[in-house]
Parts: sequence; structure tokens; C-alpha cells
Amino acid sequence: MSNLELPVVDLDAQRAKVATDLRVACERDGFFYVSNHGVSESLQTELEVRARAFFARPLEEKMAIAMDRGGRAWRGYFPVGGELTSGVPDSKEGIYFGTELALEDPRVQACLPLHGPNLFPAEGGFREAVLSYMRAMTELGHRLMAGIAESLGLEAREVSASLLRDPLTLFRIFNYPAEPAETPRWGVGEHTDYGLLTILKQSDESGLQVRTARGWIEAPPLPGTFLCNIGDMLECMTYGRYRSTPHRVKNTSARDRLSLPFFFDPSFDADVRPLVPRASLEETTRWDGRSVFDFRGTYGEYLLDKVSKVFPALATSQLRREGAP
Ligand SMILES: O=C(O)CCC(=O)C(=O)O
Ligand SMILES: [Fe+2]
Repeated sequence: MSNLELPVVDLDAQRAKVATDLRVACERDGFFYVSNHGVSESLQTELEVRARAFFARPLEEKMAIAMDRGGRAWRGYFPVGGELTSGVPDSKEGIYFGTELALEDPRVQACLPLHGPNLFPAEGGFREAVLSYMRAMTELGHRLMAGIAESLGLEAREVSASLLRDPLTLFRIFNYPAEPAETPRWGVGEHTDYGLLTILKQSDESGLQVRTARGWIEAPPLPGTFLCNIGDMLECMTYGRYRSTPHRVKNTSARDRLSLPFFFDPSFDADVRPLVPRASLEETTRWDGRSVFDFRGTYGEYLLDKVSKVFPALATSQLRREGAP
């Protein structure tokens, strides 16, 4: 494996250059860094400091906001081993956040899964930091998708109208405990992301690995940037021109590794379909043996199917639409 094989896209460059750089990056590995993204460094540091303090607390305290208290909004804390990204327990703990919706919101009243209020750590300031970060990242998500639309020769308006009327935004903070290199466990097993774009902040500890046509490479943190990758819905929307790239995590550093992925996804009710002609690329077998082109339906349907597999115990009890919010 070698370092820094992935490109950096400067978002302050001329619009046409940004679009070209995005196209090259998306066609090649589907993973790229972005610089000059405009998201406050001090806000990122604040979140990291607060998150490290939260994860250092005793388990009983963290379980005060456990996911099974979040109901079908799918929010809150899960302990190490609580998530099964690729069928086996991940060696990580984390907190799930999403768009903050009041119980009176019509979507919450309609018992829509994954919609509702967050469960924030009690410590003052956590809530405000998470919500400001999500606002900044949502803006960045729209900006990147406008560049990606241009990179495909599409109007940004067309992509917005089709997929981004009310983007589903999910934000997670993960802590991967330091583990010996020889451990057979993965922080996260090999998988692809489900939505459009994932925009990731990592702490100083490396651990993320990306499967490229040239083999597995590392995607270490690069100061002042975020790491972006393509999700299944962008692959579907581009008819395979841009592919969702498999990746996995193993923290082999001596310190706990924090990662803060922000998922910028289609609207829950978006009918996801290709917006460009079929790519000439041969369709290759994906890591999970499925093709995203087989899927037709709303993004919400796709996501719920995936989520029920990574949290099987919660899925049966909480993903039903019936009942009070
Ligand atoms: O922790 C990371 O660096 C990546 C996490 C990840 O792949 C995911 O949450 O989908
Ligand atoms: Fe991922």
C-alpha cells in the first residue's frame, strides 16, 4: 500500500476546472480529497474534542443515549460490536445523528423511519456543535453535487429537482479503539456507502483503506481537507459511470481513531434512476454480489433494506411504520 494516491480537488479553482477534476477523480477511484471547502476548522476541532470526551466516559453513561431509545428515528449511541456493516460486528462505537425534526413535524407524525429528534450527549454545547456542522456540511454537499452535475454535462437544477428536494443527511461520529495490527477484527468490514456522497473528517490516526483497480490503498487524513467518496445512489444515477468504491477500516495506530462521516443522500422519497446514458464500461461484480442497477424504487426503500441488515436486532422492533412516533 502507498500513501496519498488519491487526488485533491481544490474547490476554489475555476468552475470548469473543478468540474473536470471531479470527473477525473470520480471516474478513476471514486475517492478524492477536497480543499478550500469553507467549513470552519475550529468547529471541526470542537467536535473532535467533545467526541473524544464522550467516548472516554463509562459505558453506562454512554448508554443513556443508546439507539434503542431513539425509536425509528434511528439516532443515538451504539457500543463496540453493535453494528454489523458487512455481516460481522464492527470493532467501533459511535453516535448516529440526522436532521433534527420535532415530534410535531408531519414526517415524524407520519411515522417515517429515520426521521425525528436526535439524542445528544448531555454535555452542553454538543447539540449546537453537531447542528452547526451538519448545516455547513449540507451546504458543502449541495456545492459538490452541483460540481458533479456539471462534470456529467447535466444541469445542477435537474439533479436537484430529481434527487435533492429534501436531501437525507446522516451524520455519524465513530470511535475505533486502538488494536494490535494482528487482530483479525475490522473496524468496519468492506462495504460501499448507500447514498450519493460521503464527506469524511478523520482524526490524525490513519486506518481507512480503499479498493481500487490497482489494489487496496490507504486514504490517510490530510490536514485542511475532507475525504469524499461516491455512494450507491450516485452510481445508479450515473448508470455506472461513477462507481461506489468499496472501502474498509482497521485502526492500527496506538491511539483511538475518530472518524466523522457525513452522508449526503437523495431525498427519502426520491425515485432514483439514471440521469445519463448507460456507460460503456463492462459491469463488474460488486463486493456484495448485487448490482445497484437492479434497484428501482425510492431511496428510502433502498436505505431501510440496508439499515435493517447492519442493525438486525433494532430493525425488527423499530423499523415498522405503524404505531405512535
Ligand atoms: O471511519 C471511516 O473512515 C469510514 C467509515 C465508513 O466507511 C462508513 O461509515 O461508511
Ligand atoms: Fe463507508
